[in-house]
Amino acid sequence: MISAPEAAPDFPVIQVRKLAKKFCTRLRTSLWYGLRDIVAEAWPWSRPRTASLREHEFWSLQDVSFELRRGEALAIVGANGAGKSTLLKLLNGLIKPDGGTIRLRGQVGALIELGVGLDPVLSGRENIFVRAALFGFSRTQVNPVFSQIEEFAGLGDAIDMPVQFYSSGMVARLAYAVAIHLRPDILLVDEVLAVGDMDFQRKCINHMLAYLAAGGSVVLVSHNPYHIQAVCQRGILLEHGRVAFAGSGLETLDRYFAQQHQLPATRGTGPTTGRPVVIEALTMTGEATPAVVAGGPLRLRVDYQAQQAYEAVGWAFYIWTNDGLTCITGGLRLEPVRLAAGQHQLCCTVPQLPLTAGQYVVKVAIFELHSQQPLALLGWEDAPVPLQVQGELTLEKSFQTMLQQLVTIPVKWGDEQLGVH
Ligand SMILES: Nc1ncnc2c1ncn2[C@@H]1O[C@H](COP(=O)(O)OP(=O)(O)OP(=O)(O)O)[C@@H](O)[C@H]1O
Repeated sequence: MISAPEAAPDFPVIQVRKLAKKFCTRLRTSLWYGLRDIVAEAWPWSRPRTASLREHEFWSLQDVSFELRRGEALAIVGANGAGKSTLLKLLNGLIKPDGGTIRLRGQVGALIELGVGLDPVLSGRENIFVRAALFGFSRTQVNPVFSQIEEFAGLGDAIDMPVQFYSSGMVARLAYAVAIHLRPDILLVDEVLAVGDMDFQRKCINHMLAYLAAGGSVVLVSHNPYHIQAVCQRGILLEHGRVAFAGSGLETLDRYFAQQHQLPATRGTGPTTGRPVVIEALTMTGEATPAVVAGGPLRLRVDYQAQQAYEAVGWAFYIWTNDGLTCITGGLRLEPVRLAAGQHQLCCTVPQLPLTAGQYVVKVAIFELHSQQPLALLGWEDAPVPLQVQGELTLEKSFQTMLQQLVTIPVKWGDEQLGVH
């Protein structure tokens, strides 16, 4: 790397105040408005163009404010079309705001639109020197770090091939490697990692963690909860161009998943209808505090309403990754339980929750033991319940996060028989 940004006093490197951007849905009208705006701007006494919408215009971003300091990473999450890329383009100066202000301190490295800033006719090698020159680095300055850039990109012989023949993953590799070696104080990353393979994604996440520790700042747009969880302490959720939530990275993910699953971001959910037994709520708490702590106890309580009694039921809970794609662990009770008619509860405790700090979701099933038929389900046909596991970010934990480890298994170190510790 040419050099990591120097750690500096604790002042915001990004200050965004009441940022607004509007777009036009019609290309011709948009060009016409653009022309009128340029002319209007030339007249010092003309009215500012920003306050209202003209025909066919809409707000892509409105009233967006936040700050970011050195060593901090901010996740920008939100549904498709929420305004995330627009925000990054405004931060990078690719487009002009229609309202509000942006103050940036330091050099910005941006990976926004794949391939932007790379010349397709030139080889990867030539592009590295051209990009570096644009950032004010001479050939002699780049030469000593060229091998690092080449190694990070991991393109092999393709480094001498024209960039137009690169796959999207190869373009991402080259763009990321060049951007991070040009000494940015602020790194803007928009979904670039999504096109990279797993090896590259892991490399980038590890790089971002080291870069943050060295005082750099990251703004990350991603739909990948693990990337956000691993890198971002802070987050904002955009909804129709407005900040719907701002908080820690995990809280923001919680809100985002709640929004995506359309359920309230609390522990509890609506009933499963159309079944003889209805799960009315699932509550999860630790013993000392309402928060569930990594390695600590987890108490689950299922409130159900049964139309009739059942003599032998089983029940199970399952903890999934927060994208709802992979089941991590759970508990299955196969000894018969009597389910009384009316409103009652099923409870259990996990004495030591083996999950690391992070965001998960929980699904529950109550089923008839004899027929194995489900009597009530929660989180399968409807939205699963979010579970936030908290934990101290000790050196060991942060290393675990870096590895994106989800589960901690109890280990007895050493071999007693051999007397090795
Ligand atoms: N140049 C443009 N002209 C007109 N509309 C635009 C332009 N760029 C973005 N938009 C619109 O602004 C809104 C926000 O788009 P943006 O690309 O910022 O969303 P996003 O949150 O990044 O979405 P995604 O998750 O799909 O990448 C969308 O309605 C989009 O159609």
